[in-house]
Amino acid sequence: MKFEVLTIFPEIIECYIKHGVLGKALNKGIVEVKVYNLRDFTSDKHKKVDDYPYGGGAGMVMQIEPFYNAIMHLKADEKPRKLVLLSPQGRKFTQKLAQKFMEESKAMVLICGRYEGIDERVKAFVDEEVSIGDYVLSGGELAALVIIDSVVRLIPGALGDELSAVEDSFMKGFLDYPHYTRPEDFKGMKVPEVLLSGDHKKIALWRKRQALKNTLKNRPDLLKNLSPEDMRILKELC
Ligand SMILES: Nc1ncccc1[N+](=O)[O-]
Repeated sequence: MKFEVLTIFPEIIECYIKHGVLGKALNKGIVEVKVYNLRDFTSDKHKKVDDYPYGGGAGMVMQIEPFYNAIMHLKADEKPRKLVLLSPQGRKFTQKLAQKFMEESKAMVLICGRYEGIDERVKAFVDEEVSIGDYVLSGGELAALVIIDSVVRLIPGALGDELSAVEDSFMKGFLDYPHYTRPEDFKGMKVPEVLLSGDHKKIALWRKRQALKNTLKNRPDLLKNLSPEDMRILKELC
């Protein structure tokens, strides 16, 4: 899978992608990330990317021309790609959307705005507008990294088997269960007995109950399409 990122701060993206899961996936050749500096697609000597808003108002707006030039440059190879604009006005990014992007797109262009926003006409050249949350970031770069990280984790072979369970729980519609490791007793804070029992059936049930309990407490909005078994467990918790 290939990600092409349009930004005026390429170093934000380049720095992050060298580490962790993404670094391994890059080394394995499972994913490719190319970062393009929008300033390289300007036509003036000052490499200007923004200007004052028509109609007045605070701050600056990013101009359409660098985005247009960069998108046309990428499209010159006529390969299919999904163009995604990161913005607080976009549709909410979820684990399910990450799964959809991984399954449907061989290549994604992640378009990062800065300042008070970007010229509305840029949207004529994108496929989707996506938001990672209801808050305003200084730019789309962090959102682009969130999308890259969460999509790459879903690519077969990108992770060891042990980590895929985390995605599964979100995909099934509830939060993850609690995790513990050594020491067994830390200043009197003990690991739950059941996890030391070796009884995998009991452990699985305990984990499911804890996941549903956490979800009921912090994210009841996720509890929609539960299986009859999960519904039974949830009813016991209420
Ligand atoms: N929330 C955001 N704020 C600024 C830019 C992009 C954003 N987002 O969620 O994609």
